[in-house]
Amino acid sequence: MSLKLAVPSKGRLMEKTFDWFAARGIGMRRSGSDREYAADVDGADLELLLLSASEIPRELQAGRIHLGVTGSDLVRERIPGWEQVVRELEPMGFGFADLVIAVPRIWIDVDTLDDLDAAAADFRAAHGFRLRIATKYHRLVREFLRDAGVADYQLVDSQGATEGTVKHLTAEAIADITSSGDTLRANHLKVLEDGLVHRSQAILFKSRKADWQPADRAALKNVLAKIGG
Ligand SMILES: Nc1ncnc2c1ncn2[C@@H]1O[C@H](COP(=O)(O)OP(=O)(O)OP(=O)(O)O)[C@@H](O)[C@H]1O
Ligand SMILES: O=P(O)(O)OC[C@H]1O[C@H](OP(=O)(O)OP(=O)(O)O)[C@H](O)[C@@H]1O
Repeated sequence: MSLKLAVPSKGRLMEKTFDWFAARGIGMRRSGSDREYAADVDGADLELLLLSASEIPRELQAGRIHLGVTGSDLVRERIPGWEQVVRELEPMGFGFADLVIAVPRIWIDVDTLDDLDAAAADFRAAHGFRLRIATKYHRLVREFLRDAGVADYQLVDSQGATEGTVKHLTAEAIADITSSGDTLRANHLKVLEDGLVHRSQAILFKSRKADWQPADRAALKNVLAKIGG
């Protein structure tokens, strides 16, 4: 067995990935103890690996896996020039989340990126340093704001609980994933009207960097026949 597929190792993404493949005749299940990251597969000639969703882009890039399921946000963020490195085989229709720019709700005159740009210039003049945007999506946010013409800001790194940084005075604005919007609301933040950076979902990716032996190509063909790709 040589065709390697990595899927998220826990939580809803793992469950929904298993369900998605099961509905297409490829059975996946965790094996071993509850805590062991091992999995079995039937219905396809695959070696299944359970990996952290955020590490799957790196493994695709290194060519250590042939296929991987992860969020489109993570691939775009973590692989420079991602289109040269991976190919999107199938959007899977779950794991939906929007990467957005949000500001304090009390900033009543800031509703758009243009407003943010103006507020950032005012902020710098008033405080002597650039308005801080907390995020873990540095690449995506920098590209988005560059294209939008917003320049007078700095990114501060936040690897979790990003919505809390405004309250804790370590940032003035944030860029993070939202799905229900509950976390933003609870932290008195609002999304800018044109502040959608990326609409993410789980995607089955193919590595262009992996070693594709004839047997791997044949195995992929069989998988694609089942999933209708
Ligand atoms: N409500 C949500 N909150 C966070 N991520 C979400 C949400 N909905 C979908 N996602 C997606 O799930 C993926 C992240 O999954 P997860 O948090 O399991 O990854 P991870 O960072 O690898 O976790 P860990 O490092 O703890 O194993 C991203 O692609 C993200 O867009
Ligand atoms: O719009 P909502 O439905 O409220 O979901 C969005 C929240 O969920 C995620 O956090 P998660 O709990 O995964 O932890 P994190 O802060 O470590 O990312 C994300 O970072 C947001 O904080």
